[in-house]
Amino acid sequence: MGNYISLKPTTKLSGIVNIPGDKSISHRSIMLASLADIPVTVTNFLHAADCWSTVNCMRALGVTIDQNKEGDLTVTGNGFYGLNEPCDVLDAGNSGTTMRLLTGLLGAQPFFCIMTGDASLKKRPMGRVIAPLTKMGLNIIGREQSRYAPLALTEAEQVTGIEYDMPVASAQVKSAILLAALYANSPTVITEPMPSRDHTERMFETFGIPIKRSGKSIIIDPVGQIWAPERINVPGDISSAAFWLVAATIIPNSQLLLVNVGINPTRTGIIDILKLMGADITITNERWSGREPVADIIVRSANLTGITIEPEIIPRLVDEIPILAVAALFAEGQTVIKGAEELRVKETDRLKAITLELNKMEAHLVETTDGLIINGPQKLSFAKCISHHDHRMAMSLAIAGIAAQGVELVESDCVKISYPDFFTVLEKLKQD
Ligand SMILES: O=C(O)C1=C[C@@H](OP(=O)(O)O)[C@@H](O)[C@H](O)C1
Ligand SMILES: C=C(OP(=O)(O)O)C(=O)O
Repeated sequence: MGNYISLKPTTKLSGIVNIPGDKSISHRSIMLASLADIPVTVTNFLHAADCWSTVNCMRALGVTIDQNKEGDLTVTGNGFYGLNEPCDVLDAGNSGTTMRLLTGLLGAQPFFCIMTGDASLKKRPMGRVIAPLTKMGLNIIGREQSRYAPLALTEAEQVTGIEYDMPVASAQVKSAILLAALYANSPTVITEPMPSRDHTERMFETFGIPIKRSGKSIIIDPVGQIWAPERINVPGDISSAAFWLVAATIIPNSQLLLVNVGINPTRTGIIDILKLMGADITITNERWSGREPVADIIVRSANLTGITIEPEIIPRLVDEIPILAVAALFAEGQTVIKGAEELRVKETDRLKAITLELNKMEAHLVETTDGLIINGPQKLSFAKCISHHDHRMAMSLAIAGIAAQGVELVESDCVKISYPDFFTVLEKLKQD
């Protein structure tokens, strides 16, 4: 497959999209199931490169993970203390979630291991997990004074609980601490500045691990054992659905039914903001997938108005900002995104990259230190854009292109990180 794609503009999108499994929940289901003493079958697992990085790391730790012909994974671990020292370096690929969560889990194990990742992951900050985990007694060192991967983890003499006030709202940091806290000798209290996605907490409860919540704090007691379910069903990923929510909104005469979308309130910032901008989004058929709420969503084209997005909501839509920037280009009036500096330490600096690439389409985005300013509506032209090897960039640029004058997208195959079928689905939904 060539690593670029040429997309023509489209006049209308319509159809039904089955939203692929949630990336965050897929990672967590494999990690927790790996600690069980019964086989756990994970259904609707996200078959994408990031989640396979987690599967391959867990396999290297002695966990058996088999796939049936429906694509379900059965995870057979060796119990709560059953992970084995890996024979080789663990490779987290492009996945920040794999590396940060496993640093917490594996740092608490009685063995040595090394974790690395691709060029992008080796540039992402790891000090944010190493700092609290070191306070817990874990021995972790990394490149450049323990700021970056590769990371080397050696056996901790003792894992102790901590009280930790998180300097940034990050579900990955919170989850790394929570995983290490399972193996500690005393309780851990984590306080978040703003609520980040709570899939780890919900998944812990699914595995019989009690979590207490008190205001902005989470309290967890060490456990010696977990009670695994036989089956976990992963809901669809709202971060993947976000591309269709925006596409159907900005492309006239469109209507899409998005089936099986996770609507955990720590993730639905994109729906709240699009609705405030004037989007026509209807949530139907609300139901539960384990402890995660799920719904089907109908989205129809609508005229959008610019909005100010305040820092408080950013953790609830952190991965959706590139596609929100595209929506803002089609909105009437000014959109201001504030408090989004975390985007600078994702797969690429997403504030810089989205500004650079959309401006190649003759858009005019203004990059600020912590966000973006976009005056809409703007007329975009055809351009050759680059994804910066960032899956969310690639999908956002693709939607901008089909809604405007087309795009030639270089390094498009990075969509395999979170949504391998993205371009196939896109072609099916186009109605011209
Ligand atoms: O915990 C998770 O699964 C994730 C948390 C977020 O990162 P941070 O924890 O760095 O905010 C998000 O951007 C990432 O895509 C997935
Ligand atoms: C930032 C992302 O993921 P990760 O941190 O797991 O690489 C993402 O999926 O947008």
